[in-house]
Amino acid sequence: MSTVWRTLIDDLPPSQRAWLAASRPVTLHEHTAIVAVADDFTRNQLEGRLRTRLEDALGHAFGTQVRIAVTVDPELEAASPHPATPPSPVASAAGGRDAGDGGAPAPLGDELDTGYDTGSINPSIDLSTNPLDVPTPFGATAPKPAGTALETRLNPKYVFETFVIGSSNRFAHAAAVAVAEAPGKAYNPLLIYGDSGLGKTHLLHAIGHYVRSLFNGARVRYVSSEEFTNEFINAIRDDKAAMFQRRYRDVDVLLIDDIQFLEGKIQTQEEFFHTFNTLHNANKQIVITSDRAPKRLEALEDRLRNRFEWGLITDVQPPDLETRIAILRKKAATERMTAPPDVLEFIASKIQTNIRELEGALIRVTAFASLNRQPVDLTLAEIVLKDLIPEGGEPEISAALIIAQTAAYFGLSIDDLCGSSRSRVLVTGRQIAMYLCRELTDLSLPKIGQQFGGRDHTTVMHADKKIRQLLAERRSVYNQVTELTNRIKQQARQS
Ligand SMILES: Nc1ncnc2c1ncn2[C@@H]1O[C@H](COP(=O)(O)OP(=O)(O)OP(=O)(O)O)[C@@H](O)[C@H]1O
Repeated sequence: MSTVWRTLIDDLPPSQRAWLAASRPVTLHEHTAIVAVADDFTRNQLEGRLRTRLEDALGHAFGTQVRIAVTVDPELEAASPHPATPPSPVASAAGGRDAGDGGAPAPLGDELDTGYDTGSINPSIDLSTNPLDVPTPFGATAPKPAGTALETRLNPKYVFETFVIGSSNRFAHAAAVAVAEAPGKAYNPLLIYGDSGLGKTHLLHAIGHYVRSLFNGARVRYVSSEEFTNEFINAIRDDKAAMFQRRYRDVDVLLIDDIQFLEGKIQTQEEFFHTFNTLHNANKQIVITSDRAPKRLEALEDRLRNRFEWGLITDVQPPDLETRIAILRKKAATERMTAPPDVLEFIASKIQTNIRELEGALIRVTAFASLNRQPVDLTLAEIVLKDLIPEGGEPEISAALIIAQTAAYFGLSIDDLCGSSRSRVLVTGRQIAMYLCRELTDLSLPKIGQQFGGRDHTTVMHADKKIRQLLAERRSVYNQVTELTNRIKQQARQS
């Protein structure tokens, strides 16, 4: 019970975790878990807004319905860290739990001082001033943040709370938190680079969410470089350049993903150069991701690459085994997928580089179990992963191959699959092909959309989500996806 309770608390968002840091599970009797807390105030918190979440999580962990009964134990008082008001998100998000060493989170300044070559790093950020000149969220009458999550185009799942920290990403995470807490002040620009599927986009969105939670009214915009390019081309075509410029220059934080796509695009680079200068001159924060270090972005203009070096450059590396296990544990908890520790360890040991693939494997394993009404165990995981990871390494897979194989599998033409018809078979086939592109290639969402007749990246996101869900609900879809994956991999190995 103690271990389960600890894990459960660790999985809570930092603001809620602080309330329960000094709580103590007393016993689990029948379907009731008795938990001791330091005072009435904490008990009210636990019995109020935290109850459902905790009961659900306990139910999930023990595989049965569990109710929480709270008792007050004043002896816990001394250990209780909470003040009379809820903890500030400034302190709590910076203290995300570390999967790597499992120890207490280091303060932000320590995180930044980790022996890396930090160049112009300045870890002492003055948090007492408000860099955006907008009201703080802590006042009772704080106005609503500018723009909904939809307008800022942030994925609600990509927040700091769901990001697992390990030695492979500790520095990038700390830098991301630092710029979110002091936009335009800490490091400008911040550039995060690394291979596909290592959490760069996740960190970018997390910065956006955190800025919006700290500074009401902050204008945050996320865009992939491909979309930036397309919008720019359309704006020129439609004579709407001024509108385009306003959209990207009238912001407090610009988050721009996959900058490598600007390579070779001279006019868009020119436009981005001016956007960058305008924002930087006005002390507005720019955060950039790339699949390579800037000096390896050879087809990018020197003046842009130079500017990227004005701020802080940091990389993300493939996670070590411990971090991979922690990511799977967190994913299983948030998505309510039950999988015992040995299965999580097995998956983490088999998939070593790409976190997207790691998550994909967990989804397949739990879906297979749910369809067959079997428990998730090692034997089952071995069967599913054997299909997923063939002997002799991964072949290179292209979107064209996935589209061709999916079309043939469903007896459709490639034009049908990429066209606009919305008949049922077509929509499912198309969504499966998009899901497989996401899973089996390194292509970004907009790039996948392009392969399917120029669809928007949100359509691909929707397809990905839909198929993940159907995998666990419909055997036919699970079988189709598994069989198609095998065919595609076989074909790729032969070519
Ligand atoms: N440290 C982490 N903790 C939890 N989840 C993570 C972590 N790193 C990555 N992920 C998850 O892995 C998946 C892939 O991450 P993300 O899309 O951010 O990668 P990326 O580096 O931007 O890849 P690409 O360059 O292909 O876009 C996402 O679902 C993300 O939430």
